[in-house]
Amino acid sequence: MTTPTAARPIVNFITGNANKLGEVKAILEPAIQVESRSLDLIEIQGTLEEVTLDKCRRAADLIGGPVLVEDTCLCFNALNGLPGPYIKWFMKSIGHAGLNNLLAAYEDKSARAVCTFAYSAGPGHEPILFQGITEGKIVPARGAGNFGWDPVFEYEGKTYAEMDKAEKNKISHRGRALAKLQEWFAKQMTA
Ligand SMILES: O=P(O)(O)OP(=O)(O)OP(=O)(O)OC[C@H]1O[C@@H](n2cnc3c(O)ncnc32)[C@H](O)[C@@H]1O
Ligand SMILES: [Mg+2]
Repeated sequence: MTTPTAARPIVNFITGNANKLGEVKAILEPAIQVESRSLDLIEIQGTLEEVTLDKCRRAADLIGGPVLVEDTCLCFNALNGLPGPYIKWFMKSIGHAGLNNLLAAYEDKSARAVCTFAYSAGPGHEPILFQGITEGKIVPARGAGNFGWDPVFEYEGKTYAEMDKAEKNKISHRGRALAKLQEWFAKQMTA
């Protein structure tokens, strides 16, 4: 594990989600080398920032070094931001059709996908947050994607699942958050 001052930064991305890891690698490499530990960390209840900060501190303590973590929220505007950080459990229990049904009583189907990365230089170091948001809407499932709620999140006429990976990464919540992270790492290198 190397700190961002090394010639080629290395991040240790702690996640239990192989699809996330695939996208993070596709976006950051080769400029930033991505290593990973597959850990499903405990997530507290709270705002997305609180959830991600806590997850990052836990990961840093567990690994004993620099870590990157990420938390993804899917927020329905008609529901004041819910399911938000609890989207994983909603997806597991009610699936794509259930997510659509949650909005059946509302005309407003708009939703925002929010990705929050947290980077910590190690135990005791306060994490830094990088957030990306993509505004879209919830639609009946379309597309062949096998990543979470990709088939029901539509952005400019296409669901995430109907886009190829490069297309999704260019406009996605994750791509936007990682653009900020890349900028921060680039600044560290020249500091
Ligand atoms: O170990 P971590 O990194 O926490 O991985 P996770 O799968 O538990 O992920 P989250 O806690 O962030 O929960 C987010 C949920 O949203 C799903 N998800 C995350 N990013 C997504 C994306 O870009 N497209 C579709 N679904 C996504 C993911 O599969 C989860 O069900
Ligand atoms: Mg999780």
